[in-house]
Amino acid sequence: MTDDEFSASADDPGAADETHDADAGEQLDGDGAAQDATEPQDADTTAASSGEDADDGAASPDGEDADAEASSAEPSVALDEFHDALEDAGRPVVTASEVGRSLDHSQAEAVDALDGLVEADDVRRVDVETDPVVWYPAEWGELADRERVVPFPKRREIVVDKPTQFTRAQLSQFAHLADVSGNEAYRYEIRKEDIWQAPYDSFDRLLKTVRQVLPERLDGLEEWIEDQWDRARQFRLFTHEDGYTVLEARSAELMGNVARQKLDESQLRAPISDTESWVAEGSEAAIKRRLYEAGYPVQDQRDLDEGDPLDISLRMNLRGYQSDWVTRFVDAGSGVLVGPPGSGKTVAAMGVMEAVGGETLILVPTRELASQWRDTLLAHTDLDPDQIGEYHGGEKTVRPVTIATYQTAGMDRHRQLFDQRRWGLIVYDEVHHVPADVHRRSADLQASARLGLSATPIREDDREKEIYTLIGPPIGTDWDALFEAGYVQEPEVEIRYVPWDEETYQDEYATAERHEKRQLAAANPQKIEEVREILADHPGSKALIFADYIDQGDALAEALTLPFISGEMPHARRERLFSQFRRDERDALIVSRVGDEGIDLPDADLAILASGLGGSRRQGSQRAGRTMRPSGKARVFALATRGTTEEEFARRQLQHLQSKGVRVREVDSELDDGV
Ligand SMILES: Nc1ncnc2c1ncn2[C@@H]1O[C@H](COP(=O)(O)OP(=O)(O)OP(=O)(O)O)[C@@H](O)[C@H]1O
Repeated sequence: MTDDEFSASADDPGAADETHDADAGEQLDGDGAAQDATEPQDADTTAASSGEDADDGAASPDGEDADAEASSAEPSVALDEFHDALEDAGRPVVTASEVGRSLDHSQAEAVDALDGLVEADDVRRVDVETDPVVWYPAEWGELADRERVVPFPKRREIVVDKPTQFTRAQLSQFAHLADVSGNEAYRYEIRKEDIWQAPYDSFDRLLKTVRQVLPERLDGLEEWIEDQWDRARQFRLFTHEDGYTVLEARSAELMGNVARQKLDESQLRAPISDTESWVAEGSEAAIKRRLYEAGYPVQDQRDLDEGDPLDISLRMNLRGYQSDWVTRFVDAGSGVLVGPPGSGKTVAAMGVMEAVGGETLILVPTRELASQWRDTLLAHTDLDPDQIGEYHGGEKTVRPVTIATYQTAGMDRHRQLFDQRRWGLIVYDEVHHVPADVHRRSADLQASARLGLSATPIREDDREKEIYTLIGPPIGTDWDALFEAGYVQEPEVEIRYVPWDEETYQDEYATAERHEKRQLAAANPQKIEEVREILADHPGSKALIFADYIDQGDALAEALTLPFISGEMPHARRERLFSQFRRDERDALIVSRVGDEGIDLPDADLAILASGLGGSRRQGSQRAGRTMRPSGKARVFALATRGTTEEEFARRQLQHLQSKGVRVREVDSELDDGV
């Protein structure tokens, strides 16, 4: 897919800014974005649009002739004039209104002229979805192999062409990937929440990363970032020496006009001073959530209950960045550890257990992961087996270290799990999966240190607020060390578009209901041949084939004579197949959703997502993550049936993966016989 296939919405950036400014008005105060030199000034935009008005209706004699002439003749802007416009803008990519301003054309004329240059194949355009199209010289698009960072400060967005994995990791510290067009232009947005949860212990360190990424100093943007950084430090909770919790505000106004307006007497017992209030016991989580919603995240600096002592020592040397994680966590008291799959979060969590030294409750999404944790704890710490309990459908033993599934922990009849022992530490593994009831129930355990583990940044809509208020912001990751240490391999991810097997399927798809469409597209039989082709192209690889629909999994299993591991398979047989896979007695398995959550298949270096693309975006990253073990170049193939909703799902889902530093390619199946 070339850039030009994108339907460009060549709306004028100025216009976009105007709408944006309207939004900005509703944004938090202090959000006014300084007028930015690199953005078309409103005045120009107005001029450009009035230019358009003049062309559209008024009988301005030269307007119509000029348009007619412009559209039929050679591009009315020569390539070197376009280069002049780039020089004026001081950037390798420009919007149509910038070209118009530089060459004294209206924005509409500039778009016509640029389209002419695109037809002459001298200029490329890239559409970053809701944003205006940006244009750049074709020879640059082909030749430049180094990344280009193009900030749009007024919109607080950054377009990066061909970003390196490290740049993407840096950007994920203070921005989030909004979309990707083609394989090249990544568009990042910087929201207030991104700054609130930027994992830095000082503003200067955050600013250092921002300045490392951006090609120039942008004062307006930096001021806005500093405003948001400060905003997340206006309130804090701390423990008074007499043992009760105090809410402190940076100023009397904030306490009076915000906290005492937003919170009621069941939360704030009584004022202590103009800037301090006595907090009602057990209302800390509610206060944090309420003030977060009001745009004021609260720093939780309360003393934590160590819980009953747990004597545990880790029999592994932590890597530098893991020790850094442990130190930062102990300083912060709680927080989320975000690191790529296979980067050593679980081992770091055992390091935290040793540092905290308190009885520990570990919450995980599946029973498999529970037994994984038990094996890992027994292998790498000095815990005795009878010090470790598991609490889920299979067994219910509570010990100084207890591993429970979210599902069981969320059940009313098992609520005693949380207060049966004085936990010093609660670990939420795959933290983005914390269900609301576990969240609510364990939110009252605010006195224990809380550690979230996640392989992907927490960006999903309201998950952010829940996890921020339950556990806290992400802990800083020393990305330099992580990448230098080479513990993160960048897998190649390829979306392979597969044609329909036969026209009959295509017709069936066309007339099917919506949910049936997804299943038909996912289970397109042509994919079986595609999987066979990919396996044949990678002899000797350890392969995981993910199939979400049982009958597709069965069809693949039959066609490829491979076992299909689904929820219906007994645990014992599942474990046996997994360990045969680990011992290299098997080099390929077909798995359904069970293979998603953290099942540690250390050396799978080939993943084929045969279906299930319609699932959550995060699922895609988990699946690809299964092959992101530090074991050479991992390959991931996502199969999507051409011309169906799967195409869209595939692209959106893998964008999520890109935000973790993975490059995605899009190709058509070689088997494509153009049904
Ligand atoms: N400090 C270390 N020394 C030796 N091996 C390590 C260390 N840290 C991690 N590993 C190994 O690297 C692999 C991945 O570690 P771990 O399971 O902690 O990663 P993870 O980030 O939790 O992975 P996932 O996100 O998939 O759960 C494991 O085999 C683990 O034993």
